[in-house]
Amino acid sequence: MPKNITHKMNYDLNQLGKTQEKTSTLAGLKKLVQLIAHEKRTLLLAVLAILVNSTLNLLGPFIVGHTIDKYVVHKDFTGVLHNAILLLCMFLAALFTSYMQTTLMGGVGQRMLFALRNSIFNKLQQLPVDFFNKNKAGDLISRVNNDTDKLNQFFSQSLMQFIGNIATMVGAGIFLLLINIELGAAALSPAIVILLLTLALSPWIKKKNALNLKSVGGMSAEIQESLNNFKVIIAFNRRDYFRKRFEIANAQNYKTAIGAGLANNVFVPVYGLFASVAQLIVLAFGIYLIGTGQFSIGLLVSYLSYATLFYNPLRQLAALWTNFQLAMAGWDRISQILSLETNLPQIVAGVAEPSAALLEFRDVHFSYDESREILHNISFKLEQGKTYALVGPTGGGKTTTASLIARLYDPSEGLVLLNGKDIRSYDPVERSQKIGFILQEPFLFTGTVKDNILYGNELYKDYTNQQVEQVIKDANLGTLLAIFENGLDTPVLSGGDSISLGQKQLIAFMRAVLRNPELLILDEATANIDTITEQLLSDILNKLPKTTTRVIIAHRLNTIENADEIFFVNSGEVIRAGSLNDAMEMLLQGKRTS
Ligand SMILES: Nc1ncnc2c1ncn2[C@@H]1O[C@H](COP(=O)(O)OP(=O)(O)OP(=O)(O)O)[C@@H](O)[C@H]1O
Repeated sequence: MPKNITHKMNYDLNQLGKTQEKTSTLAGLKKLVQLIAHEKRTLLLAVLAILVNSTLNLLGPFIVGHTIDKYVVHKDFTGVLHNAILLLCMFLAALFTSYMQTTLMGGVGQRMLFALRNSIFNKLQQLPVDFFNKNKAGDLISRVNNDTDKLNQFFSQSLMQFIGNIATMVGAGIFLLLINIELGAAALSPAIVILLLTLALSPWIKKKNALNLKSVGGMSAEIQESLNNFKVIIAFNRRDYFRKRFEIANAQNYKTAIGAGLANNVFVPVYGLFASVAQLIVLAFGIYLIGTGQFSIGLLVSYLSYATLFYNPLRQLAALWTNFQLAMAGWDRISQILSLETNLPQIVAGVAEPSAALLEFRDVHFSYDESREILHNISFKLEQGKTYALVGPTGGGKTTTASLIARLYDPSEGLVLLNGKDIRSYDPVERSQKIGFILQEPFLFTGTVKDNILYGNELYKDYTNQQVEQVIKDANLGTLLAIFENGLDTPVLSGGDSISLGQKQLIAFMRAVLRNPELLILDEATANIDTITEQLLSDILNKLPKTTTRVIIAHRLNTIENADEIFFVNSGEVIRAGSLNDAMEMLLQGKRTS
């Protein structure tokens, strides 16, 4: 049989960020615009509004110049009044178009934000445990919240201003060149220097912004870690340690924020300077042209306004460029998540082997990372209806073995078969129905005991309390439910301590048993439960349907007395221990016997 080797996927986002190829500005812009490309109608309307706005702004100076030369010089005040009213109407229309594009693009930005956050969250839901092992929740939260908002700001504020400013600049540039080509060329020459400077410095600006976003993510991760572990921090009086760590993360953020701020604003004064230089050129050259009779005062006034209309947007473009770089840096961090695929895909089902075993490990090797193999060439079979125990020293590989049984990970090499079929060919819903896993640290959601017991249970999800209580009684779980003061309505807080760890394990136990799995794995599921309740659990386990296979991981050997078979798991090997005494002997010796 060919060896079945799974290639590991790198899920460490920070490492991915380092190796990621640099995207060019144009490619980046294309990618960003694709995010809103489906809103063609709104975008078209917004572009139209902004173009009308720019045209109206561009016509203003022309009318002013014309009014001076035609009416002011000849003291025709009716003409001045007419043009003044015309200008007022134009400015009002410009105000309306500007308002329209802001509203339209605000909507586009918010819708994009909504859709993007949904897709990131959906992607996070699809990714395997390995991904969450390698990335800190705080950093992920920062990507979902903070980085997406950078994109929203770009779309709702900057993109249309960008287009409007470019249109105004192009229009003003054309007017400047049309009125007098030499004066126009002189007035525009400082702009070329600025553009070249901007292009040359933009990779540096993007890098500074990316560093800043990364440190915001790092700080968020730091906060999350200390909030998660606040009890340990207080118990061990390690407040200083965490305060220091936070100070370092905060200082890093401060440093990168200053760097980004400098990069983002370095252009602002330069733009101002160049705009003033252009005005000076126009003024000096224009006065000279008036002196030689080639220019009128009205034209010079228009000309100065066009020069302002050209340089003001250019100055704003500096700020918009920054927003764009920020959005690109944010998008890079978001697309790192979106480009990931689960390394646990469903494969096409082969023909099931006729097998007596419910589950089989065949030549399984496994490693969490390249550095160390945790399971070496493991083969065993679990038969239907039997009880198996996994025992062994701490860190021996019991939880890892159980995680592979439940397909939280795939073997690096070898096969896991469920009912004679590659476990990878099962639909996740079907697999999770067949295999119940009570984790070492049960995770509960904020809600009630009932919400938590019925989590992921389609069968009873619409049942009333009474019906659920009956189902619980029928499954011999009534005595466990009685332990909770307010029964099914007892409140549960996910992170807090409204209930004890033992009680959490009981809820996780009821949750798993009610799903009626074919294979039930209990990983240290009774470690925090008193002996009497433990006996209760043991009775319940014995009363499970005859066909249910049980895999029990336990340090306390009395909990596995009734096991049909005991496996000793140590140093990456899984060996049949024979009797309970043999297992005890192996544990005491801390080494394996064959
Ligand atoms: N997510 C992980 N990434 C890298 N190494 C891991 C990870 N989880 C476990 N390991 C390593 O794999 C080995 C086996 O761990 P495992 O949790 O399977 O042991 P165990 O027998 O269940 O221990 P315990 O009795 O303490 O629960 C240990 O050396 C551990 O350090």
